[in-house]
Amino acid sequence: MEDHGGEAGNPVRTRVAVFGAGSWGTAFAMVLADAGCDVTLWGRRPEVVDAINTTRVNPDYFPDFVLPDGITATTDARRAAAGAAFAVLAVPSQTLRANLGAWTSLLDRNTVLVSLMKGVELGTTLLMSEVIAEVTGAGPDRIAVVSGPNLAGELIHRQPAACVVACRDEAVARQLQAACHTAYYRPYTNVDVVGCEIGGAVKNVIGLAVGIADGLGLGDNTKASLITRGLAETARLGLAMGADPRTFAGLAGMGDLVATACSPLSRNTSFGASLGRGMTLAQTVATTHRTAEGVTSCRSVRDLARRHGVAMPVTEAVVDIVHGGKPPRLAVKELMARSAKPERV
Ligand SMILES: NC(=O)C1=CN([C@@H]2O[C@H](COP(=O)(O)OP(=O)(O)OC[C@H]3O[C@@H](n4cnc5c(N)ncnc54)[C@H](O)[C@@H]3O)[C@@H](O)[C@H]2O)C=CC1
Ligand SMILES: O=C(CO)COP(=O)(O)O
Repeated sequence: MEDHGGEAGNPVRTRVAVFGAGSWGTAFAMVLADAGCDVTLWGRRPEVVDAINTTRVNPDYFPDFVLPDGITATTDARRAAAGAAFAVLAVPSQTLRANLGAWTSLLDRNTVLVSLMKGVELGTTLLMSEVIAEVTGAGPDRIAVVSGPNLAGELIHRQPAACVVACRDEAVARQLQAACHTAYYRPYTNVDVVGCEIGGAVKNVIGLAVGIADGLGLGDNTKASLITRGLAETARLGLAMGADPRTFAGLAGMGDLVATACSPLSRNTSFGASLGRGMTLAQTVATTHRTAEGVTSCRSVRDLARRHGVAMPVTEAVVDIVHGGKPPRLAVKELMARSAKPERV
C-alpha cells in the first residue's frame, strides 16, 4: 500500500468506527486508514457497503476514487462499534439523535465520540456535542469534534489541508490528532469544543448568504463584506456561549468560512447561489442530493442567537430568504439600511 505518512506513533492499529458513508464519512475514513487506523465504515445502504467491500469504491459519492485497504464497510452498527477507540459520527445533524439512540448501547464505555457534523439541532438548539452528551451520557473527556476547512471533494484527492481536533481533555485531543495525522492532513488540537462547533455551524449559514449574493450577480466586495461581518456575528455568538475568541481566527472559524464561501464544492454556498438566481426553496431542495446543513441550521442558529441576546443580522436575513420567502434583493437592501455602527461592538 502507498505510504501516506501516518504518524509513526501509531504502531498498534487504532480501531475506529465511522458512522455515515456519505461524502465526509467516506473521505475521513480514508484519512484515518492512511494514518494507519483499522477503520470500519458503517453505512445504511447495503448496495453502497457491498460496493465498498468488493470494489473499494463508494459509487454514490466518489465513483472515481479507490479507497485504501484499511477500510471495511458494514451495515451492522454492532460490528462497527466493537472495540472502537473512536466512534466518528458523520450523519446529517438533524438525524444524529435518533441514530445515536440506536448505537449507544453498542459502544464501549471508553469509546470517544467524535463529531464531524456542522449543524445545530432544530428545536432544542443543542450543539452536536451536547446532543451526544445528552443521548449517551458521555462526559466531556469522551466527546470530541473535528472541524476546519475540509471540503471532502478536495480531501479525497489527498490535497493538503489542516483541521482542528477539539476535546475539553487535551490528552484525548492529542490521541485523536495522532489517529488522523497524515502527510496531507494536519490536525491541530484545541480544547474549545463550543467555539469549533459554532464556527462550523455558522459558516454554513454565512456560506448560504455568500452564495445568495453570488447568485444575484454581486461581486467580491459584497462577498468579502458578508464573510467578514458573518465572522463577526459568529464570534459574538461564540463569546456569549463561552467560546475562546481566538478560535474564530483559526481553522474552525475563518479557515472554514473562507473555504466554504469561496468554493464551488460547497453545498451550502451552491444552495444559496440557486436561491439567489431566483429558484425557490422547494426547487433547490429537489435538485440537491447532498446535505446542506445551513438550510435547517440557520433557524437553529437564529434561535440560539435570540436566546443569548446576540444580534446576527446576516443570519436573520438568511432565515428570512430561505424559510420566509423574502426576495434576496430586499434582504440585501435592508441589511445595507441598518443603522451605522462602530466596527467593534
Ligand atoms: N462533505 C464535506 O465536505 C464536509 C461535511 N461536513 C459535515 O459532515 C456531516 C455529514 O455530511 P456529508 O457526509 O457531507 O453529507 P452527505 O450528504 O454527503 O452524506 C450523508 C450521509 O448520511 C446518510 N444519511 C442521511 N440520512 C440519514 C439518516 N436519517 N440516518 C443515517 N444516515 C443518514 C446518507 O445516506 C449519507 O451516507 C454534515 O454535518 C456536514 O456539515 C463537515 C466537513 C466537510
Ligand atoms: O464543511 C465543509 C468544508 O469544511 C463543507 O461545506 P459544505 O457542507 O457547504 O459543502
